[in-house]
This record gives sequence, C-alpha cells and structure tokens, in this order.
Amino acid sequence: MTNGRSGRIAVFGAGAWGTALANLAARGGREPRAETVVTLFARDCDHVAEMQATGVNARRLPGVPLLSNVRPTSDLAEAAADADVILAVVPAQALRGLLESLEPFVAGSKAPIVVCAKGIEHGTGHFLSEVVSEVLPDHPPAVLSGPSFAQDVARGLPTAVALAAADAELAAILAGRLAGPGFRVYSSTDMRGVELGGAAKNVLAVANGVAAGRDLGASAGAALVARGFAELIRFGRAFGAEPATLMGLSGLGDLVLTCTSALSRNFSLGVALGRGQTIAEASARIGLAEGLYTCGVLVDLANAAGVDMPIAKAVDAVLAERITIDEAIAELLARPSKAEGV
Ligand SMILES: NC(=O)c1ccc[n+]([C@@H]2O[C@H](COP(=O)([O-])OP(=O)(O)OC[C@H]3O[C@@H](n4cnc5c(N)ncnc54)[C@H](O)[C@@H]3O)[C@@H](O)[C@H]2O)c1
Ligand SMILES: O=P(O)(O)OC[C@H](O)CO
Repeated sequence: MTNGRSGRIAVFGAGAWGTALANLAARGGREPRAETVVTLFARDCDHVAEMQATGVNARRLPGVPLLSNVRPTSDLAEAAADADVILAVVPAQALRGLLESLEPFVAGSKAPIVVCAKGIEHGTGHFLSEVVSEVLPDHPPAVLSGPSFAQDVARGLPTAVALAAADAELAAILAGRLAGPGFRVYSSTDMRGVELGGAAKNVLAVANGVAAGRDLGASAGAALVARGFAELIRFGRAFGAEPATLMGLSGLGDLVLTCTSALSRNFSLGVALGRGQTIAEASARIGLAEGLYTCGVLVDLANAAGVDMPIAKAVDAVLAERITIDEAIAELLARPSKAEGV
C-alpha cells in the first residue's frame, strides 16, 4: 500500500468488532476522502441482506447505524476487490481458513492485512501475524490491539489502541487510516508484543472473572491483575516482545480493561463459572470469549519455553475440567512464598 491509495478498505468478519471498525474506516481516518468505500464481509447471506435492508448490524452491534459508505456483502470477490487495506476481524481460530479462502481474490495485490483478532492458533502455536505471513506471504501483516470495546468505539467514546507492523512507515499509514476524533491509534513496530498482549489478557481476564463470581473481593482482583501482568511480562520476554509494549495499551491497558469490566466476555465467562454455571451454559449466553480457545495453546507455549504462568495454568486446568475452581484457588494460594518480581 502507498499513499496513492484506492480508498477502499475490506473488513472480513461482521461481528461486533468488525462492524465498529468498518464504521471507523468509513470515516476515512486522518485524511478523509470522498471516495472511501468499506466492504464488510459476512458469510451468511441472510445476515448481509438484513444489514443491507436496515443499515444496522442488529445481530452483533445493535443500535449503531452503518455509515452509508459501508457495503455489506457475502461475496468474497466483491469484498476483496481493489482493497488496499484488509482488516481480518474473525475469531482467531478462523483466521487461517479466512486467509486461505481469500487467496485467489487478492492475488496480485500487496494489500496489508491488519489482524484485529486476539488469540494464538491451535495446533501450530503460531501468533496471528505469523499465520498471515504463512498463508499470504505477499501481504505485509499488521496487528491492531489494545483496550477497546466495540460498543465504546461505535459510540465514539474516547479509545486508544496500538497498531503494529514491521515497517514503521506502514504502521503509521495504517494508523492514520483508522484514527478518528475519538479513536487514537499509536503506531508500533513491535508486532509480537502487540499481538501477544491481546492474546494473553483474555486468559488472565477469565481468572479475574472467576474471582469476582466467587466474591473473593477487590483485593483478590487487584492481586490477580498484578500477578497476571507479571506472567504477561515473563511470557513476552520469552517470545520477543518489547517491555515498553507490554507496559502499554495492548499489554497492561487491555489487561486492566478486560480484567475489570463486566462488558468483557472473557471476564463474564469467568464470573459465570465462578457462580457455578457450566462452560456450555456460559458460552451460549456470552458468545465468543477468546480466552477459552487461547488458554491451552498459551500454556503449551509457556511450558515449552519454561515460562512460569500459574494463573494462566489454573485457568487452563479449570476450563479443561482437570481441577475444580476451589482446587485452583487453593493451589494458587498454597504456592511457596517468593520474592516479588517478574
Ligand atoms: N468485540 C470487541 O469489543 C472486540 C474488541 C477488540 C478485539 N476483538 C476481537 O475481534 C475478534 C472478533 O470479535 P467480535 O467481537 O467481532 O466477535 P463476534 O462474535 O461478535 O463476531 C465474530 C464474527 O466472525 C464471523 N466469522 C467466524 N468465522 C468466520 C469466517 N471464517 N469468515 C467470516 N466470518 C467469520 C462470525 O459469523 C461472527 O459474525 C475476536 O478475536 C476478539 O477478541 C473484539
Ligand atoms: O469482550 P472481550 O473480553 O473479548 O474483550 C474485548 C476487547 O478485547 C477488549 O479490549
């Protein structure tokens, strides 16, 4: 992508976040152009027909009108045509399949692919920017992450996130394409740090939710945030993240948001489990909680790298039903005393 852009952005995944980002992109960023067009791809034709008829994505982001230059479509070719930026906003485990299906429609284009999902791929243990490089090597990967609820962004509430790409100029251009009056986008070249924070915080937020659901008190919640952050820093150090990134929006910022807000699906999943609901009951009500799918692979990576992550491991053991919540709490508290630090 260059500054001589087509003004066309393709958003794949018409969930809450894809829809909020489509509206943001449709505003044209820091240099709005009249010709900006945003395609919003959803797999389900009925869903697309509803959005076209009503101008709202009532299934995923009710009450938020789509801007007139957002074009919902279920046609991959139409969605991808002439796009000079691609936003991938499907669940993390669906990213590879989406990119594979896109391949014939983006051949010849070098449009950057901005991963907006938060997770780590099962089976391979690969970070999501790596998945982009493997499947579509001609397309530079970028990562958007940070404390941001789709509902907040859609309402224009002040939000700040990080957007990383290997090339600093590309990161700055992409940040400019998405920035808006209420949406501040910091650019970064630390893709690994930005994506790793977004993936790990979802797992740690489940632990905070469990503590809230069990009425363990605000002190326990704060301890979990602080010691969870220590785990995040250890994990990041082992996997090449820059410390400053982990202390920034996509690390500490998103960890705090997700560990403390009832709007978070990962926190809500933990609350439900803490109150005695089953995973199936809670998931059916809450929808996509990426921590459920990331915890196993996060722990596998941590174990392989010799990184101590007791909170993440406790979440994984509870979600895999290897131990009960009460056993997990008792095990965490029974760990030998140690010097504080990371
Ligand atoms: N909702 C938020 O506030 C928010 C904020 C930041 C990041 N995210 C991240 O964005 C990602 C998506 O979250 P969401 O909230 O939009 O989820 P969502 O559950 O609202 O929507 C996911 C959408 O992806 C679609 N989908 C699934 N597989 C697909 C495929 N192969 N091709 C096309 N579409 C597919 C589903 O049909 C659904 O519409 C997650 O990784 C999440 O962590 C969400
Ligand atoms: O609802 P959650 O838990 O997926 O969190 C949404 C965003 O990732 C918050 O930054």
